[in-house]
Amino acid sequence: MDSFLIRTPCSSANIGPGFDVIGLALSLYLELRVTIDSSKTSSPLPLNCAITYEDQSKSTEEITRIPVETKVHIVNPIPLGRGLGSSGTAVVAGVMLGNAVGKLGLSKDRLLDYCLMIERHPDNVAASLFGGFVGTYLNELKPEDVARKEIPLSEVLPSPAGGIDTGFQPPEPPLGIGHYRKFNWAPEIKAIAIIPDFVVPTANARNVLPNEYSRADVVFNLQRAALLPAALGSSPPDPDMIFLAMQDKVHQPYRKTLIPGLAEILQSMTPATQPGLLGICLSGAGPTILALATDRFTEIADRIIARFASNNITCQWKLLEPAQEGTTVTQD
Ligand SMILES: Nc1ncnc2c1ncn2[C@@H]1O[C@H](COP(=O)(O)OP(=O)(O)O)[C@@H](O)[C@H]1O
Ligand SMILES: N[C@@H](CCOP(=O)(O)O)C(=O)O
Repeated sequence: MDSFLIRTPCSSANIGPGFDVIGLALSLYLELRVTIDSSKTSSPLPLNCAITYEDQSKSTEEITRIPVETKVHIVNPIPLGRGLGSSGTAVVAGVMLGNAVGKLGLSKDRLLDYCLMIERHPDNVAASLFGGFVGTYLNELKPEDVARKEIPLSEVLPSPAGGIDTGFQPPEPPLGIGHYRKFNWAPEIKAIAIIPDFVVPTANARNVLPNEYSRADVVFNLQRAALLPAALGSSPPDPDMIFLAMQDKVHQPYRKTLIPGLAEILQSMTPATQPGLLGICLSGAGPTILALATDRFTEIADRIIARFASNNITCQWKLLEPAQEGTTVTQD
């Protein structure tokens, strides 16, 4: 009997100006406890498809058998559709599961490409996969990859492009689509997640964004995004610099239509008016609010919860820390 645990942290993407670029893995974990009865591994794969994989020398081999007695017990404390990256976390954990059960031996760098076939932006999946505070980017696809019909170029694959009985073969992603770089994180900085009791599907929160931006708004965000890694990586933290570096004009102003009270919440608190606070932003696509702080966590959370309450919205809140390790697979 082989037994192992896959543990994937949730994420808070964007951190203000870093739309689709910056992500932070946080200490709330999706856990997959996997048990494989190796004595029953000889049955054919029950899917009408073959999985191909690359080994270190880039050769490919067909896998036609997987262990039939594979049990996966899932524990998921990450709230769905709240901007804490539940979908990205599930994608990362699923890809890690396939890699482990199929003994594919793919590196995390290559697994990021697979994650990007489903979650098209790299900020949340890279954070959940690699851990910590990350900056990410995508290579532009080659024309031949853009032309590949089986690669979902929509925002999120709307439904499985096939199914168990359709002969669907999972597409093999182009090599090296997504990349990341880890930034320092000042140890004094904690993350308060204020999680409203309603769902904003990420796809909806992307649909409200404009297709074009003014030069002034783009420059505004670039200036702050360039400052953000230094601001959050410097110890002791400088509240004024962090607050400024977390301002955004690319996604938050448009998402206020989906999140009652968002504009007031983001404007109502500053380091000058709220001791302990460093900065405040929408977590991912929302509706969760992420407040970064060094202390007075309950006071900060209570003020934001009171703002939501005036719009008849209840919330829960959690004090989280960066999850530096990212996804781990350990023997159980
Ligand atoms: N552990 C999970 N297992 C299966 N599906 C999940 C899981 N976590 C999230 N999802 C899917 O992802 C959706 C939420 O994704 P999304 O709208 O991107 O919000 P977010 O990623 O911010 O939580 C859920 O409605 C569900 O369909
Ligand atoms: N950059 C994306 C991040 C979405 O994150 P999620 O946690 O809401 O899935 C966006 O802002 O749309």
